[in-house]
Amino acid sequence: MAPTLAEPFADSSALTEFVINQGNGVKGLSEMGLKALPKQYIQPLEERLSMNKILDQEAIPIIDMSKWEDPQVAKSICDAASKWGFFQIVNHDVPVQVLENVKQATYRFFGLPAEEKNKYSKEHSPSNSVRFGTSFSPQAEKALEWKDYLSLFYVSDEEAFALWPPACRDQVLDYMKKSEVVIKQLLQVLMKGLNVTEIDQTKESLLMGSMRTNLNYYPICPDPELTVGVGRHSDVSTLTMLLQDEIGGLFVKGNEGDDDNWIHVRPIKGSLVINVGDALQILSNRRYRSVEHRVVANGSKNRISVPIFVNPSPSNMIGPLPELIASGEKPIYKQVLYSDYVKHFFSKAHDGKKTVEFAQL
Ligand SMILES: COc1cc(/C=C/C(=O)SCCNC(=O)CCNC(=O)[C@H](O)C(C)(C)COP(=O)(O)OP(=O)(O)OC[C@H]2O[C@@H](n3cnc4c(N)ncnc43)[C@H](O)[C@@H]2OP(=O)(O)O)ccc1O
Ligand SMILES: O=C(O)CCC(=O)C(=O)O
Ligand SMILES: [Fe+2]
Repeated sequence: MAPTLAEPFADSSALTEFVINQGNGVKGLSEMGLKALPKQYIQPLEERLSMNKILDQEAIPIIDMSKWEDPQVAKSICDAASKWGFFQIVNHDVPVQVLENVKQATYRFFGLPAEEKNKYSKEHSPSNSVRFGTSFSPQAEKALEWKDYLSLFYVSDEEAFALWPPACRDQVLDYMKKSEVVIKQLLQVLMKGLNVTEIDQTKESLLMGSMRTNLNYYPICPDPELTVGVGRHSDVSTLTMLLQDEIGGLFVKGNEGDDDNWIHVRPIKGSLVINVGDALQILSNRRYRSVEHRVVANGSKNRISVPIFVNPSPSNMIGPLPELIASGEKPIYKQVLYSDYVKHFFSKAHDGKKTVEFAQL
């Protein structure tokens, strides 16, 4: 039976049934026209972003990629990855039309009826490579997050044609393939910054042996101050390339000591946001830093974003690169199996940079 507006989700099992089991997601909740946020989404005070923690005058670096081989540009990329862990790129080689197409495809997928989207949920999906879900890790979270997502792990074109939703498949594949060129440019520069000049097959597998693209949908929220779109976390990728729309709402932790200050990632048309993930922090022995970020909920507009997580292969062991250790650096991390690292990340609620402790010596 459909929940009523008067007493929509007094007990949690009704909410779980509607949002998770029936595949309505938070988009379904938003479209019911709820006047108040269900209690399951109310985050503890310390997890909400208050205005006094926002640094209005700061911005993450914006880097023009048209001359990416220029030593000055290369230096800006390496400096940004060391100091901020985040930067935006403009004049890159991913065509604007490819970005527009993937945004439209995201709206098309989330616009499907719940029964259609639910065919890709953890319970119903024909493969672990395709997963429609909501929040981050609902079983592990004390308070849920106001976000639905579709996660697509790339294995091969054949598998994608057979298993990915036709509503977005071709556009995501195109976005992934066009982005690969830019990802390789960035990784080449970042490796050179560590005095690693050759990216052989083993290195390529470590740096970009697997890719996962998520389509994120953050619907209008009845009480955005009480909840989060995505809680504080760092990505477990090598690098993440994120396409966001014009709405805004992504915040990155400032780089001034331990202060709890946050910087808005201002949407710039045609730009892509790049961030260092935990895998690159570990491989670079913390020369490059994965930085905490979070997304706020919005009371008046739907928002989408499309991150491509560029990762090691699940079967790779990751640890500080041998070149760094050979040059005399003391290793900060041990060798861990990358798929164990990712499983550890998915088994806990978002908790800032806690995941990296899994690899700490
Ligand atoms: C969703 O909201 C998010 C997501 C993020 C993501 C940030 C990233 O950096 S994603 C990049 C992660 N790297 C990779 O995917 C590459 C390596 N992949 C692997 O090693 C494997 O594919 C695997 C992810 C470990 C899954 O292996 P598999 O053998 O299929 O294991 P399972 O038993 O199916 O899954 C283990 C555990 O993880 C949960 N899970 C799996 N995939 C996802 C997914 N795409 N999204 C969410 N959760 C996932 C799965 O439910 C299992 O948990 P159980 O409780 O069911 O045991 C950042 C911020 C966000 O808000
Ligand atoms: O939606 C965004 O802007 C960021 C999402 C994010 O951090 C993630 O999916 O890992
Ligand atoms: Fe993230």
